Amino acid sequence: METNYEGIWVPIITPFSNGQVDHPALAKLASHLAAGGVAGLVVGATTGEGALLLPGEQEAIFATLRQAVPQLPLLLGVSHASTQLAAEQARRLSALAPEGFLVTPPVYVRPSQEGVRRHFEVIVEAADRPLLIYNIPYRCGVTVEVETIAALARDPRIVGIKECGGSIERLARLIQETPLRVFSGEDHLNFPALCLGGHGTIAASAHLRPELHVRMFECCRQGRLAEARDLAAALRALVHDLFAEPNPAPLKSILASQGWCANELRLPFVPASADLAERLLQHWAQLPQDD
Ligand SMILES: O=C(O)C1=N[C@H](C(=O)O)C[C@H](O)C1
Repeated sequence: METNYEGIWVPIITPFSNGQVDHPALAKLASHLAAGGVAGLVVGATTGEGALLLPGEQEAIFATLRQAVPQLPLLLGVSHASTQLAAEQARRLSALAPEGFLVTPPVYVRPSQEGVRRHFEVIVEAADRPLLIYNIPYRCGVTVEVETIAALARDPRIVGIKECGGSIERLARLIQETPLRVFSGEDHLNFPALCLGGHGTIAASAHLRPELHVRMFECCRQGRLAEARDLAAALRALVHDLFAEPNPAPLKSILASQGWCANELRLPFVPASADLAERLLQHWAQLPQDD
């Protein structure tokens, strides 16, 4: 499969039913996202509750998605405190032939930038497949600095970054100073990131009305900025409230209300509050209707 690392990618949720992965719901949701024009899926990242999956579940989810949406490239999330365990996970998952990996820096242990760089070097060697760096300091406790990213980008297997640093300045530097495909992972910064020349987004919010996100991406690409800005404005309140409580709880509540999955998360995630769930439905009802 020829993979263009660009466009709107979705870090797909993991639907659960009575504690087990709900594979039929997963396949149905993935087909719906594909029909909405998304460019690819990420399996077992933050939104997919990747940190909470049990041994073998990420592989099973991958198999279901490969069968349901064979036309879509799939990235696998990898995240550990230990370089050794992350590399073992990447080596094992590599046998599934994913189009790539989305890898966080080591979580919790807060190493130096040299330690962060060596973590990615060991993992890309083990995976020997395209790798995107997942910079998400508020979840990992460590930032991958731009200089570290530029050094890693010398390896041709390191193809991109999903940036959740929350800074326009950093997004601009990554786009201008590295050869990487730069994806916005901060949903409220997706539009500015695309205006700066970002290559796409990996956005939990694109589960909902994916075609609006795809249209916003295409408008930015084609220089139809007024139209893109209107779409970003229409999505703003919903995107904001999807992160008013820890992702993916708000997202699962709205997906559940539409019948895509049960409103079930794995602890320590808990379902969204009733107030927020109600607000999300109001935002949803105000999205632009289909043409
Ligand atoms: O799972 C992801 O990938 C994303 N995670 C972010 C988070 O919740 O930390 C949000 C982003 O939309 C995608």
